[in-house]
Amino acid sequence: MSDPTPQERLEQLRSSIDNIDAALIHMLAERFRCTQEVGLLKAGHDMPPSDPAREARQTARLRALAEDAHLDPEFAEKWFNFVVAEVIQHHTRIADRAGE
Ligand SMILES: C=C(O[C@@H]1C=C(C(=O)O)C=C[C@H]1O)C(=O)O
Repeated sequence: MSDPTPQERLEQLRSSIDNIDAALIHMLAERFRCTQEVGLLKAGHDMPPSDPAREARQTARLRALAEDAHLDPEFAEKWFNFVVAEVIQHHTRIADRAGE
């Protein structure tokens, strides 16, 4: 078979990107389902919404994984911080509601 034209290759690559983006959305949804449950657990047992020590361990772990995977560790850390900021907002909201 002949090589794909640039347009065909672009379409092949975009099709893979579509699959990857869909997987990321599903994985994020699953992660937020877990963190919502963590938020309820914390609110019910007087635990603070954030855990900086856990975040530091996770940041180090993700940076190492990113390096192994040839992904920019700075980007991996930025992504993690972005997600955690949202999670902590959710936890704070859950705790406020539980305390009302
Ligand atoms: C989910 C938790 O709550 C917060 C959110 C984290 C995360 O999204 O990875 C990590 C630590 C906490 O600041 C947790 O304590 O495990």
